[in-house]
Amino acid sequence: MSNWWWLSILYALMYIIAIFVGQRWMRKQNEKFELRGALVLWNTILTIFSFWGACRSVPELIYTLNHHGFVYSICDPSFKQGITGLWAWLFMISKFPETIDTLFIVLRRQQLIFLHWYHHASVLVYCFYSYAYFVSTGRWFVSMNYCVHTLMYGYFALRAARIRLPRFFQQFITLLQLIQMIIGCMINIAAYYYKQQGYSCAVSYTNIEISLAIIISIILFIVYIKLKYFTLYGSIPGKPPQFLLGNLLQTGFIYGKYLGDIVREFQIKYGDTFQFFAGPIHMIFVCNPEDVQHIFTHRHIYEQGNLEVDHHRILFNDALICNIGAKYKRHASIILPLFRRGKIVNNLDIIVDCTDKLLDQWRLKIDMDPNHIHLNIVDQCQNLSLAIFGFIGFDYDLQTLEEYSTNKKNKLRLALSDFLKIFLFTIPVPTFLSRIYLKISPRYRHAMITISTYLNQIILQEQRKTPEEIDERKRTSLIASLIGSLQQDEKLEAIKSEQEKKGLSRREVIDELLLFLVAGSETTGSVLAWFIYFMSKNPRVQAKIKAELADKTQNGLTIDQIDSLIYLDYVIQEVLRFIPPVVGTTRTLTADDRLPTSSIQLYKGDEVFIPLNVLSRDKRYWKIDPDLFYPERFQSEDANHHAYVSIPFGGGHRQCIGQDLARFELKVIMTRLMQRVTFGDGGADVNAGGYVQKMTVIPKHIGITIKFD
Ligand code: HEM
Repeated sequence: MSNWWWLSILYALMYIIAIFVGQRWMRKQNEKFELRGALVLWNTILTIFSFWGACRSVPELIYTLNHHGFVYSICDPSFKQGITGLWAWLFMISKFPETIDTLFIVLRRQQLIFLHWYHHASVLVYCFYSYAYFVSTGRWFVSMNYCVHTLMYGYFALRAARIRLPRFFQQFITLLQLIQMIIGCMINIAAYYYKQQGYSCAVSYTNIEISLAIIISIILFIVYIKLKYFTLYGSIPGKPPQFLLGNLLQTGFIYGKYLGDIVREFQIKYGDTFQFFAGPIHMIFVCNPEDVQHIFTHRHIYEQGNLEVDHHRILFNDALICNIGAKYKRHASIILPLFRRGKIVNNLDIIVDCTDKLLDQWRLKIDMDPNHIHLNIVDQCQNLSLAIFGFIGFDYDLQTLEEYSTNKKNKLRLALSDFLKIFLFTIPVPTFLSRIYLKISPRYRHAMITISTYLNQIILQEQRKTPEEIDERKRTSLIASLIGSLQQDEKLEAIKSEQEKKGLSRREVIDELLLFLVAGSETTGSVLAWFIYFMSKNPRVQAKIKAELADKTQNGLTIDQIDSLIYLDYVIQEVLRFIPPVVGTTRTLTADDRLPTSSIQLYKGDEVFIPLNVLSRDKRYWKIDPDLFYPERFQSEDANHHAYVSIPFGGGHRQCIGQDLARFELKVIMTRLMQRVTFGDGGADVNAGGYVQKMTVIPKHIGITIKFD
């Protein structure tokens, strides 16, 4: 026996691999297996087996305690003989079939927690190892485990048979399992002590150490993680979270379900304020506009969310979005002035030129195939928005629009796309793990090298200009302003207090540029893609935009003409209301506070999440059905809607700094597109809408026709 106990390690490894393979396979299946009858049967068999085992081993333990005492019970391996020996052997062997309950979990597509398989695998190996050396403490472990398993499998069998038992029964079994582990620890400590005292105890130090390590790790793991991260806080309603995954698996978020739908389901079930666990991240969702207004207008209590700060910091440590207090003010004083509308409107020609370039590419395609269905609209919109941002923000040609004609993916776009995927992945993961992941991920490293190369070229191009030129352009150009703000002596600035610091370090400038690349292009590109989608589905709206354009923009395109397009403003407002590209934003409390409308008490350090997409579709706050795409609502019944139900750019002191730029850019692009083309529905198969949750929300299926007018 002692020769082959290690085979259990092999089995444990195969068991773990089989779980992951099985789960993958099940995800591809259309249906899960019900297996209720088999589950009842299986648990009943294990209950009977455990009960029988308990009947055979517990009397021996009691007899030993009565006749030989406690020390003998843990130090003498005599229980390996006779009938108790057989049941000790069966106990070890039963660790194989016990793993079958994992099979049920996988086949029934139930949630499988780490602790479940960790416990099965570690206990299996430990039991084989202990049996091989027939350790004397086994007498206690075998007896206790048979007893607890009798109750546990009995409970599982009844539950599988849909026989309801009081909730405390489940808690009672959990408690018994914990007690069993605590007694297990005490037995080991006692065995260790008696060995030290010179008793001949048939258990090795190694065995005691392994056993203690397993038991303590399980206990600590359960208690600490569960209490700290995965328990509903206070009296705020919410779905009890699962271990490690919080509400992510239960709600289908992990499988790509749109967060907007999940939040709406929670709102119906739990009301306007509820808890949500994005993995270990605990948040309080606030869906009442009065409460949201309170949050956004009390900046001394509600500061930039820790979620934004911590997770963005992993990617761009020094950028504006991650800063609060004096550092935020230093960055904001340099950056914010450049995003005011007065500075932005100078870029009209750039936006028109880039849009025309895209239109030319579409024309070439249509010349070859007039009925061509365009399936890569999202990519094209992102490319257009990135190209425009390159010129406006950096005076740099990022050449993303060339992708279409050269048929080669733009390197920067690819790198940004990887970068964003990794960013999304890290959101529900604890920051220290995310950092480790980024350190070892070749994909991330590769993306960062490409992006940094671009950013350094952008900086270099700007630095080639004379100081006079940079000085001259500082008031109108974002990149010139950033370069102009570069600290002359970084080392000197680094030792100053934050209040005394002036300008930005090179690292800070690079992080800001990266933030702008991400925040400035993906968002606008998504809105544009949604606009095209809605136009393809609403010929009436499209015709009305065109009529307004024909009326107001006959001679070229000027700022005044753009400003006079009122109906187009409603359309943009409606696109942003119907599907705000950023699903929500967060704030962290710097002091205790009570929400005025829901009367929910919040505490310092709580993280609130404001779901922008839920507010803008809440039927209570709109007179015309909010699930209807209807731009005219802003001119009629819904003209006086609550100010905080449609806030696609967030609110308060940390609202989006790029909103004027985004609105202007979108309006000019849409004007130009509507002056030249009509979008048509490519058919139900390809133009079915739906949502993909990336950093922004983009249309899942978009397939349109384009006709030049
Ligand atoms: C349609 C396009 C856009 C949408 C829907 C959008 C939406 C948002 C939202 C919801 C926030 C969070 C606000 C809050 O917490 O209250 C935000 C923040 C931010 N956005 Fe935008 N955004 C857009 C375009 C842009 C553009 C073009 C830029 C330009 C670079 C930009 C830069 C930023 C920055 C830097 C922040 C962080 C502000 C801070 O932390 O103080 N965004 N955006």
